[in-house]
Amino acid sequence: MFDTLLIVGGGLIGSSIARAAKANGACKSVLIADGSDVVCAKITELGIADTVRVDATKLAGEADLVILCVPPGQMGPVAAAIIPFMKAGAVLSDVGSVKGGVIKDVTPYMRSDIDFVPGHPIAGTEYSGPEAGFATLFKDRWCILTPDNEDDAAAQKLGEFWEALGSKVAFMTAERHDIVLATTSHVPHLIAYTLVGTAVDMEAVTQNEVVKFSAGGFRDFTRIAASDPVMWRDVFIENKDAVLEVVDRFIEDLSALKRAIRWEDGDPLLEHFTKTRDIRRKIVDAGQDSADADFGRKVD
Ligand SMILES: NC(=O)c1ccc[n+]([C@@H]2O[C@H](COP(=O)([O-])OP(=O)(O)OC[C@H]3O[C@@H](n4cnc5c(N)ncnc54)[C@H](O)[C@@H]3O)[C@@H](O)[C@H]2O)c1
Ligand SMILES: O=C(O)C(=O)C[C@]1(C(=O)O)C=C[C@@H](O)C=C1
Repeated sequence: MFDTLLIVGGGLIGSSIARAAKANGACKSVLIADGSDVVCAKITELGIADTVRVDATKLAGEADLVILCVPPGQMGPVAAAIIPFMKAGAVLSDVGSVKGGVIKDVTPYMRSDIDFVPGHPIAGTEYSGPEAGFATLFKDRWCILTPDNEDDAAAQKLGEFWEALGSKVAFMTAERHDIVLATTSHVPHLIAYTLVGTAVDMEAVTQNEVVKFSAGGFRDFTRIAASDPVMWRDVFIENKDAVLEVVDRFIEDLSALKRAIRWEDGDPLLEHFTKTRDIRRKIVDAGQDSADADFGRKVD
């Protein structure tokens, strides 16, 4: 498939790709570059890469596949730095949670003898850094690829790489990806960040009481709201248009529920909650989640 893989950014996602690629024999050697020497030292200690360096430009020329696993706002600057050093015929990809913004940031630096196939594994946790990664993170999870042309050899080859890591692969346009993920991932994170902030700020409830009496539902929100601040700042800014569109609809729907509660109008509430329970059941039936809170979590 790809002989040499270079991962730039060896945190949760980058280190998980390294582990999964090695565990599944998806490439012959794995190189990791990370801008932080502390992260590089940790990756070396964990023994998950054949070569580890701070400077990605020193490794870029050796790789057949380069995957950018840095925060969304760093994709452009990292692409600008490494593309001039990449091998002709190599494939460049990324794992950014936003596609349109990342493509816009990377495209100005592209070369005609390199293929850019943007990607996004729909798998992750609220933890960051190389210690948080694990080899089975992508197993049975979707990986969405948004190339210009899904029939291109590079796009097909990258799809096979993700399948070797255990993922199911889907192709779509970047625009479609961004509105879908705004709905299923970005706005849910925004709501969690808002709700946890509101609970902590509530005058009548001290922070200790929030922690002490936290119910299961609220605890689920705190897990999401513990996600990496840098990554999520970048996600909201890079996917601004789609996020704002979904937020507008959310506010309308929230207002409708608020009105039903104010007027003690039970029917629309019942109808709404029945509809949302059906969606949860469909997700569980499709094997995308389970009642087990540890489903898809780190086990190694
Ligand atoms: N966390 C998730 O659940 C998740 C899921 C799917 C995709 N993603 C995407 O994956 C990417 C990485 O997220 P993560 O959760 O692995 O983050 P992370 O914080 O765990 O890792 C990012 C790593 O990139 C390094 N880095 C930052 N800027 C750099 C630069 N300019 N040059 C070199 N290294 C640099 C950091 O030192 C860090 O080790 C993001 O683009 C994110 O949108 C995240
Ligand atoms: O499971 C989680 O903790 C996640 O937030 C993972 C999650 C998601 O929203 O599902 C977060 C961001 C990604 O880009 C992909 C996956």
